[in-house]
Amino acid sequence: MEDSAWDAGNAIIRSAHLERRHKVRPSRVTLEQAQELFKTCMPVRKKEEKQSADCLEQILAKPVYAAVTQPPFPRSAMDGFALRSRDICRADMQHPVTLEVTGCVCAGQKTELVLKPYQAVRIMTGSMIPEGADCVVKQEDAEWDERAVRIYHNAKPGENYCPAGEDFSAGDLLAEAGTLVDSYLLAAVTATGVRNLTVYKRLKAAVITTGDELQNTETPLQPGKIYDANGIWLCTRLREMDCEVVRYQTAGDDQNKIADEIREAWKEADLILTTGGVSVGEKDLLPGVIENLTGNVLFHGIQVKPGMPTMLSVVKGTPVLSLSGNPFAVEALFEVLAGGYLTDMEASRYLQKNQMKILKQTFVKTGKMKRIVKGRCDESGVYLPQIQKNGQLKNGIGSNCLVIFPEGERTYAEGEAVRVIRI
Ligand SMILES: Nc1nc2c(c(=O)[nH]1)N[C@H]1C(S)=C(S)[C@@H](COP(=O)(O)OP(=O)(O)OC[C@H]3O[C@@H](n4cnc5c(N)ncnc54)[C@H](O)[C@@H]3O)O[C@H]1N2
Ligand code: MOO
Repeated sequence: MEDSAWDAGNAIIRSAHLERRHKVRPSRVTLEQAQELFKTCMPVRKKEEKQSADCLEQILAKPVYAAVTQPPFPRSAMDGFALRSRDICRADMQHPVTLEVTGCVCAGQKTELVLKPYQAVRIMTGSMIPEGADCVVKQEDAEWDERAVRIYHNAKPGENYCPAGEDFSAGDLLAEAGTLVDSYLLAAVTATGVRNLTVYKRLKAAVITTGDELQNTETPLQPGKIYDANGIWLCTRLREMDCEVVRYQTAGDDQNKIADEIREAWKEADLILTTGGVSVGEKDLLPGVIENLTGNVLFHGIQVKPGMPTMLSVVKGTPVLSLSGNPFAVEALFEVLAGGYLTDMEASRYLQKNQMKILKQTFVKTGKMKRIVKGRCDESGVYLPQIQKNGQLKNGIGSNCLVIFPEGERTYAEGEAVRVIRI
């Protein structure tokens, strides 16, 4: 981690300790400071070179250049006859032109035939076009036997003729670093003869959900309990963002168990995510656990709703992002902190650009703090679910963006431009 981030983090912690001693509420960082601190404590992404088919869904760390020209030779787009267009320029249904057939070429064959005036070569789709021919007449416009062909169509130069390099030439840039490796990219790079790709190594993440109320779905719901929605969300969202989830555990409200889980996660994870237990209640154990593990707290508290009590620490060199328990606090803060970092290097699909969108309805923003809400946007603007509570999950179904409203209470009118982050 860079010194500046440590200094910034330590300054925040010092002031937080002072404030606590004087029984004043500790200062919270701004959302922008939290984003910066998160990025600086994350490891530099490592690269790996491996067989292209094994790189699916990873992100290119090096550009890919074509090794061979595609198609490598001029080829026919139709089954028919390769010929010289000037020989048949007056041909039509009433006045066919007869040419001598000098041979036949099928796909996969090399031909050394050279066409002379008023000659044609029988040719199949994908075959090498003989020298001298500048077009192919499809067989539906011809009548033929082994020695001669009657052409009923005045094909133009280049008709059904795919020149060498029509797709790409050796040395052409096929894909920039930052492109997501998908099946289309794999088809194109394989056609160039490229066998290996260099991609960013998948980041290894561990997820620890906390809270005695959590239960898995294997048993019927017990009184006072809820199912662990945050765990599945984090695990699947991490996978969507090209991370490997190396560990996922629920640790209850047991200080020792949470600490043990963090110790286990250290062994393999580049990033540890915890949920719940970061606020001020009796069972909000994460700050104490991190202190006992002698972790460095970079911030505890962000000037934003939801996710105000979010905490970031570094324990034995591994960043631990402790998200507050409310599902939407988990989702929103993960997206704006980790999501931005994880998708930074991916140029196309996840690009987390701030966009301005037109609000399609009135929104009454209460509270002084910056506010993040779920939304669904399209070309015309952004729509917001009617009810936005931090514990709600149903309104997340079908949402595709977050809308960030600045500090201050005010009513936003339909038609106003608002800041949107695509997710
Ligand atoms: N007296 C105060 N109380 C609270 C404050 C405060 O400033 N003073 N802050 C509130 C805010 S804001 C938030 S946010 C919450 C955050 O608390 P925690 O991060 O400690 O989270 P929990 O209390 O553990 O859980 C909050 C909520 O979310 C549910 N939850 C937790 N884990 C999961 C999960 N894995 N899946 C689904 N739902 C989960 C949990 O049951 C709670 O309902 O504190 C306020 N309190
Ligand atoms: O910060 Mo809490 O997530 O507002 O509800």
